[in-house]
Amino acid sequence: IPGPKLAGLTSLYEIYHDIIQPGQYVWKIKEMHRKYGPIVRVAPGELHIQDVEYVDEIYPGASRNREKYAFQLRTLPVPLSMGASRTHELHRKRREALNPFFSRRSVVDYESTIRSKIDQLALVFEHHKNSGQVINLSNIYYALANDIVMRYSFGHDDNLLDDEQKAGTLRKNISELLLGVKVNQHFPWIVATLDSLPFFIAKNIMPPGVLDMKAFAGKIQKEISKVLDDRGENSPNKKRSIFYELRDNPSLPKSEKSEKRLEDDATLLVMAGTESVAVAIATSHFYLMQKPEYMDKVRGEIHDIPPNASWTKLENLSYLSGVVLEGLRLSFGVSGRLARIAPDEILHYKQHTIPQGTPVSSTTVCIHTDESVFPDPWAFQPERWFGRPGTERRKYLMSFNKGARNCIGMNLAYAEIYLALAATTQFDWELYETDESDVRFKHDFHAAFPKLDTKGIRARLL
Ligand code: HEM
Repeated sequence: IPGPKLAGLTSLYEIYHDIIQPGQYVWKIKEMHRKYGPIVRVAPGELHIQDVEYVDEIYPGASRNREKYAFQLRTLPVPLSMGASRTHELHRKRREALNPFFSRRSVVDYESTIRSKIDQLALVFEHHKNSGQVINLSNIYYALANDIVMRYSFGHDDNLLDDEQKAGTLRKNISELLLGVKVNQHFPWIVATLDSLPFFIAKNIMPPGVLDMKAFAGKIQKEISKVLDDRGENSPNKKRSIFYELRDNPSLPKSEKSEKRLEDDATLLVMAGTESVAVAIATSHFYLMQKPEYMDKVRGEIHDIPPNASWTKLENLSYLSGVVLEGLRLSFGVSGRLARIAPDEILHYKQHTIPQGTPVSSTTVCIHTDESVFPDPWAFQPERWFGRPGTERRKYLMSFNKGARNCIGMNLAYAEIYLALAATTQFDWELYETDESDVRFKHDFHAAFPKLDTKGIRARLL
């Protein structure tokens, strides 16, 4: 398999491009594809394929066995969660238990709760309009998404939307945690060693992100113990919140309902359901402010339908849908390599035979910037999603990944993004000390980061 000799020999190559040059290996891989072709060896035991038509082979449906790659799982500090299940079978069992909560039907049923948070968001905007204060949209959308996923999971939220400053601190903490993801992937013993020290010593030398993760895990731990201790038949919101249902699910064995297992799933849900949703909304909103002609088009579409239209009605609006999809495409979702292993299948790519057990990955940046599918890929062009070509292009949107282990929260995320943008476009905005460099993907810390010294997307309401 082609590729630089050094990358095939030692992981130092990747370490250099991902740690010394922070989060730069995805770009290097893109360059390697230009030089060596669509399949390259990116690490001694791992291949990367840049071919939009091969994605479904790497990430097929549930009938074909795919495992996750232990090296990649180090990016998830929740080893007992569904997302971190290494084998196909274990993942299937866990996913089956959670799937019903995330169906399109379940999200539609949940829409009134999402809407109540969107109404609160509109009040926050009103408040800023009256005060003339600059608003940090990255923080506000973080708060919105966090409140919604907390309610979805536990039946209540922390009302972060009312505390922009706290939302900003939490967002910063999660970003700091992500900045350490690559170090943890290559040198897991560093965190393990720190973890083994008494806390009063470790807290002085732990990187801030790790301490914050501990605080966050402590909070989730409390939520789960509340669920496990609450045996009241009429617990409020019991029907709608996931962890009460999992606790009472008779088809799950006891080991699958242990406190630690539920904690890891809850941590994953809240983490996964916050930052990516917030970034997708903020990215679309940024481009709407930067290109007011699209803001006017979306406003016009919304003006022509009855007020407070539902998510499923909003999905029929062409410009709004184009804006949502472009925001997802250019925010790149999980930007790191999402490798899969076919443990009992030999894969074939062109003239190459890929032995069973080989991790093979793809990355959103390679697919979303492939000019054969997305011409002028860095331009925000909602029209590229229009008509038949737009419908065909949808299969190349990798934001939620593909196959049996794709994003379980996709429907919830779409509902949030559509409803939030429909509300946002009802206001008049002006960017404040923010330009494309505050949005554009520059560093991969498994999540896509723009320039490291960004202050977030800031704007004023007129
Ligand atoms: C725009 C928003 C979102 C994006 C771009 C996104 C992206 C992704 C991607 C790419 C994966 C697959 C990771 C892999 O292959 O290893 C994933 C998995 C997952 N996502 Fe999302 N996600 C979003 C929103 C959400 C929401 C709202 C939730 C929950 C409330 C959620 C929960 C999860 C979970 C639990 C998994 C693991 C699924 C499994 O292992 O079966 N995500 N997400």
